[in-house]
Amino acid sequence: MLLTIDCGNTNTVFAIWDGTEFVASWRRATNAHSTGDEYYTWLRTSMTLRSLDVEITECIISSTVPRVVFNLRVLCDRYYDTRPLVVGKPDCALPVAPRVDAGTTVGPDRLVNTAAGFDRHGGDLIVVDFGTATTFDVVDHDGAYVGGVIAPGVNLSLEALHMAAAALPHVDITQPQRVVGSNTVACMQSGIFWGYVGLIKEIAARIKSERSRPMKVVSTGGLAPLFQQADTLFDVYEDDLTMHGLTVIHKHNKE
Ligand SMILES: Nc1ncnc2c1ncn2[C@@H]1O[C@H](COP(=O)(O)OP(=O)(O)O)[C@@H](O)[C@H]1O
Ligand SMILES: CC(C)(COP(=O)(O)O)[C@@H](O)C(=O)NCCC(=O)O
Ligand SMILES: [K+]
Repeated sequence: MLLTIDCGNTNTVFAIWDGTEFVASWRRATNAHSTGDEYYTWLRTSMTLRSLDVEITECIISSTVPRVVFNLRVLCDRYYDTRPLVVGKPDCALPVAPRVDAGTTVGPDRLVNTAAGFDRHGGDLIVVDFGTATTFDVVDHDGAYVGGVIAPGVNLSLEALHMAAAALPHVDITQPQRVVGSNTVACMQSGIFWGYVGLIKEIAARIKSERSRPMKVVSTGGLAPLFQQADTLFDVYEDDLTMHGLTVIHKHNKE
């Protein structure tokens, strides 16, 4: 079975793919200090808790945090006796090569989302991923990643307000009932929520107009549905997009 690992700046998701479907997935905080031994013990326990007894024979990793990759490689090598594919490394082929400025390193998560989006929807896509940062990945008609937009993540924006201003508390994101907040928390939630709705609309519209063609907007990441309920911002929401992309890239490398 294939172990897929998607490491973001905040969380790392591990999932097991049996060739047809994901049989389980687990999420933990990203920590560059976690060792291969720790990952293995935690995964073993997590599998036992679900009465899962599967043999992991292959592994693919996407990591936006380069330092984490070393310990994930140790996990694969020491405990599963397999050399992982690492997205973005020269020995991991992509279905379609990105077209960006020479010398640019594209976030592996964006390459994975591109492969997943193209596999499911074909080309001319905008993939919006709500993570630590909110990324817009533009996928050309032939499936190539051609660039996009990086905006501060929703929680990062809320945290920045709290960190920088002594009188602003830590608040969670939610859709405020009204735009005009009548207390501090409501004001902050309004700024982030409605500001974000505007950001998504404006960026998607400008990408479409810059490229002079209709494009499908695909969203992923836990916060996408919250924004979609306020306005029609996306054509489709796919919770498992990044994990699907890892299976697409793995398959491409095995063919
Ligand atoms: N369903 C959700 N509801 C609220 N917050 C969420 C949800 N899913 C993720 N988050 C938050 O969004 C932020 C980004 O998380 P995540 O998507 O795991 O980022 P990354 O992929 O960059 O590690 C984190 O602060 C996380 O706690
Ligand atoms: C933009 C990102 C920080 C998003 O990471 P995430 O929110 O998933 O943790 C990541 O894709 C990245 O480090 N990119 C490198 C620069 C680029 O993609 O152009
Ligand atoms: K992201």
